[in-house]
Amino acid sequence: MTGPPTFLSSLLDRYKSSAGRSRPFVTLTFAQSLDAKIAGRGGKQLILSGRESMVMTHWMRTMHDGILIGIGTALNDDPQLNTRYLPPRDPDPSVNGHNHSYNLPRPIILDTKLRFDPHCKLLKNYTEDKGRRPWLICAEPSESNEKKEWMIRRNTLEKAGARVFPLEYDYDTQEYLPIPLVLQTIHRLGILSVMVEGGAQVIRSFLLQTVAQSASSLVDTVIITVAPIFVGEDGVSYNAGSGPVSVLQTYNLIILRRYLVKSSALKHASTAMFGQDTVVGLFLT
Ligand SMILES: NC(=O)C1=CN([C@@H]2O[C@H](COP(=O)(O)OP(=O)(O)OC[C@H]3O[C@@H](n4cnc5c(N)ncnc54)[C@H](O)[C@@H]3O)[C@@H](O)[C@H]2O)C=CC1
Ligand SMILES: Nc1nc(O)c(N)c(N[C@@H]2O[C@H](COP(=O)(O)O)[C@@H](O)[C@H]2O)n1
Repeated sequence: MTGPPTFLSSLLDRYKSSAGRSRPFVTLTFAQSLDAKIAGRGGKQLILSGRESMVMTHWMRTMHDGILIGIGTALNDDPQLNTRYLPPRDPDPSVNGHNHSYNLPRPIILDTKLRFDPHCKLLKNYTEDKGRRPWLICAEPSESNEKKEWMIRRNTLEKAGARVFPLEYDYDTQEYLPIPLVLQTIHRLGILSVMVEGGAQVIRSFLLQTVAQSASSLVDTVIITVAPIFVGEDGVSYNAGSGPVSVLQTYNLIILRRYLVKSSALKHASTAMFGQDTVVGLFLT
């Protein structure tokens, strides 16, 4: 295959005209088992996708300007978020301004408290010119004792190659960054399309935004790879709590399920088989 599968172009080609928008196009995507688990017991990383759907995911990566994950995934999986499963192609340095044959998405990490690992693969790949510089979206603490340590971590990470973007909002002890502000910020920085790859808490946050902002959802497309395996009840699910799920969040999740089912906000666009996996593409209206 020399280009993206038609399944993806039919879902994502509309992202090419982005005039007049104030946030990037957002594709929410992940791989799950038949029993809706995205990781194993205690968050153990699972390779759920078979080879064919993994290649499809790498095509999807090259079709976006940015790829966003939460710090939980960054620390747990130490991912590369690159396009290494795509077939070889002649490199054309003039296309991307660097020596890669395919467009590499910019890694963007939601890292509220700057816990990113300065020795991770994303930074190693960047320093070896095999990946784009990772961006860390975070909050700046207001307390002066916390600020000193935060500045040290920021310097360490910047020296290691990361770019740090503290969001301007009323940060107290809140762990979650406001998604609309994250999207506006990266859009201003030139990200016109972003693929959100997880993990559990980030997927949940983006889905919950569709309830909070029902009139104008913050997700455009949902692409879910379903692998023909059962993980079992001790696996990690995005619709239950692997993180600090408050009573309010649990309540919101119940509303979310009702909203998605009853309002038909999710419109089926297409389904395709990649190897043994079923990949479902949905639009959010
Ligand atoms: N099967 C799949 O496709 C994927 C599976 N995973 C799995 O997911 C697990 C990691 O998931 P989690 O622990 O839930 O971590 P996560 O990757 O969802 O990160 C959550 C953390 O991100 C930060 N954050 C900042 N703003 C946030 C916001 N608005 N909403 C949510 N988080 C925000 C917080 O510090 C929060 O604790 C791992 O086991 C990984 O293997 C991760 C990605 C894809
Ligand atoms: N599409 C897909 N299928 C799976 O089975 C997965 N476990 C994931 N996980 C996501 O991909 C990241 C790893 O990327 P690299 O292989 O290191 O490039 C992982 O962190 C998850 O975001 N995705």
